[in-house]
Amino acid sequence: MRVAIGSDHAGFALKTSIHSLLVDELGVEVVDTGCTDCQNGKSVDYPDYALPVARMVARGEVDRGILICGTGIGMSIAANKIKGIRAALVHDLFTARAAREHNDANVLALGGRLIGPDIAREIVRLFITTPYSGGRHDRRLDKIAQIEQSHASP
Ligand SMILES: O=C(CO)[C@H](O)[C@H](O)[C@H](O)COP(=O)(O)O
Repeated sequence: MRVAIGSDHAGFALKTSIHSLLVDELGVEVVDTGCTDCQNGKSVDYPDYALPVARMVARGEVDRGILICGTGIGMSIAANKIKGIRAALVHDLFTARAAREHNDANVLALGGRLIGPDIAREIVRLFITTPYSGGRHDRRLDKIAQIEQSHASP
């Protein structure tokens, strides 16, 4: 599996922690799109990091994406602007599992200022390993895809 990860300054420390989990424990190939120069607190803008990850997922260049900002809110809003992206903002294990089983979420958004590294790693583990359940959920995802097609403009 290939996973793209990105963060702003508020998510940089958690991105570093998650990177090692993905590579060393889960055997995932990671594409880190930055930020790379914000370890000393340099302030950057989260949409600049959401876009490349969301594009890579939408184009099928990676299987999933993980985005981290202070709350995860800005990253999830920005990623969900890209057609085909189902970004889920997750803070706990229940929604991590549901995001995959029910929503087939292809991008995970985390809040680096809200959750600690231990729970974040468990969330990421579930996001990577939990399959989509299909069945009745297909109907709902089809309807989301129809919204994308027919309501591109308000
Ligand atoms: O949480 C965020 C947006 O939803 C982002 O992480 C931003 O980092 C946050 O808004 C930045 O705040 P800062 O005071 O500029 O560090």
